[in-house]
Amino acid sequence: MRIANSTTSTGPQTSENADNQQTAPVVQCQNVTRSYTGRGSGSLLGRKEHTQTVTAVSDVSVTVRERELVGIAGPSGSGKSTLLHLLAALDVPTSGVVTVNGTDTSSLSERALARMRLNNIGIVFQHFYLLPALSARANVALPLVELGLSRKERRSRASTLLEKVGLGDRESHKPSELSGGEQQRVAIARALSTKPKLLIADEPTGELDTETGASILDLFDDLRDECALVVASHDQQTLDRMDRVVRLQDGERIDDHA
Ligand SMILES: Nc1ncnc2c1ncn2[C@@H]1O[C@H](COP(=O)(O)OP(=O)(O)OP(=O)(O)O)[C@@H](O)[C@H]1O
Repeated sequence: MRIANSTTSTGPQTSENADNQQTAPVVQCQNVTRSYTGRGSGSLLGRKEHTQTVTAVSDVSVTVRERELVGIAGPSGSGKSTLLHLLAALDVPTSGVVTVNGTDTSSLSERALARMRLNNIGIVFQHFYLLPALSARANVALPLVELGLSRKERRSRASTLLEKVGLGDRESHKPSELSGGEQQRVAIARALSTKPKLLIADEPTGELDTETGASILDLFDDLRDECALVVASHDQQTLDRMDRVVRLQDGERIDDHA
């Protein structure tokens, strides 16, 4: 994070470069900055107030291509979640351009952004966010209601996905009847239900023991043919399994990507 007391700062405009150039880009950030502007106290006595700008991500460029597994690493507060939200089209940049499947996210209305997420992106949050009253299968099928699939199609796709993540025999279990690793698998199956081109996961192994975490990472490897994957993590075991790692510090990209 960088804090500035005016809203004029942006980093130098550099171009993106040598990330894997073999396959088509799924999501691309070009010189992206995300700042938050709020009120800060301006004097020691706090009598004056002035505008304070926190730059969470500064002039970052990243391209994620089909079949890639990309990690995002950095200390707490370095901008990982902010970058993940930009890549997931949950947020738009203050400056720079994020394109998902070739479309500039800043050019879309909220409604169009939601549709773009539904059509292109699966998101797995650290705390799963499964609906407790619903079975595993109903949780996985939920996004498909918005896609307009029939009940039969929804059930069938959800069952197939639960089978795929190794939970074919747990379909009717509620989240509270599943272990942490099983809940994470349900969350991954749900994120995959819309057949996304990009799967985004925030600390996907953060709440899991080493062995369960490793099985989730095996699953990500198996999904490579279906979608690109971006994972923000502090966990070295997770980062070691990625094709490459984007490293952030104070909102800036510090790995050698030129
Ligand atoms: N909505 C917001 N308003 C103001 N500042 C914010 C906002 N969101 C994030 N920040 C600031 O931006 C910086 C980067 O935050 P971010 O959550 O992206 O970091 P992180 O690397 O994901 O951290 P952690 O590993 O602790 O989750 C932090 O200093 C944070 O306080």
